[in-house]
Amino acid sequence: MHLAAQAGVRYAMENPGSYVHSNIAGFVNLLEVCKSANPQPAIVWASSSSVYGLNTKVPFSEKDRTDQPASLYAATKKAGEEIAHTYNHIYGLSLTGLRFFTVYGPWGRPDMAYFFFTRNILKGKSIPIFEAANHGTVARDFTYIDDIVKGCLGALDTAEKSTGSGGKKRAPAHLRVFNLGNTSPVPVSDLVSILERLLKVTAKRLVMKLPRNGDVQFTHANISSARREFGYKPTTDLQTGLKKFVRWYVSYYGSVKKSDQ
Ligand SMILES: O=C(O)[C@H]1O[C@H](OP(=O)(O)OP(=O)(O)OC[C@H]2O[C@@H](n3ccc(=O)[nH]c3=O)[C@H](O)[C@@H]2O)[C@H](O)[C@@H](O)[C@H]1O
Repeated sequence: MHLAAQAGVRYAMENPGSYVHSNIAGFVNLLEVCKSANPQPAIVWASSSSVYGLNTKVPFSEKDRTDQPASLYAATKKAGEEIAHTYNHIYGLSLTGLRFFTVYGPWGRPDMAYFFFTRNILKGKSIPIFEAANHGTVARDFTYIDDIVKGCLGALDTAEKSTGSGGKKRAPAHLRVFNLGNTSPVPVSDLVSILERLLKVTAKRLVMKLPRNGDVQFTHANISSARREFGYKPTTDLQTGLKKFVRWYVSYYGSVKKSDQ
């Protein structure tokens, strides 16, 4: 299971090299080691919903086009999918890419909106909420970590063995890609309302135009492929998942003051 990456859509504008280093060069390094291993492992790795980019057909299906990435992050994840194809084709490596949809929950990434919104609401700081042109809603198919873990296990359990040995392909091997989302997009402003209720604090909302830095307006996963292949079925709605996140956040940081750290 390969989950290491430079994640984050907006940070790619600040540090593009780190995306190339981790998501392309790092992935190739890993595949080079795997292709020569004996036996070769089967690999399940993290792609991203961001590969759908400017695709407007919803919900996003694995068959939809992914040739219009809106950020360098998305472009490096899409590159990873093409690189996976090459190593599968030449060396017989079994490869499964999982397109994660805005994963959240306890022990999550502090750079993600739900996480720093929580921190800023508790500190009384304002939070920037993006909206699209003509006051258009920005929404995400937020997916709870426990559902993602179940999806990862399903992908691992159903991955067929790699077929190569000694760096040579012996037979065709698995090459798969699955959406792992929640299938119910929620507007970012609703996410903030849920946090306000859970934290019992009114947020200082700063509504601003969606910056032109790689964000897309909307994500929505079609998960029928993962459901068919390994019974993937998310069960946590945003309200329930954020409740668990907030409980963790408060117990981890202890107090508002400590959350400054
Ligand atoms: O599914 C993915 O493939 C990606 O999911 C995640 O990207 P995003 O969906 O962009 O999550 P995140 O930054 O939490 O912003 C959430 C929402 O808040 C909005 N947002 C964000 C920041 C802000 O200041 N204001 C705001 O409204 C913003 O417009 C957005 O609508 C992962 O970070 C990424 O690594 C990748 O895995």
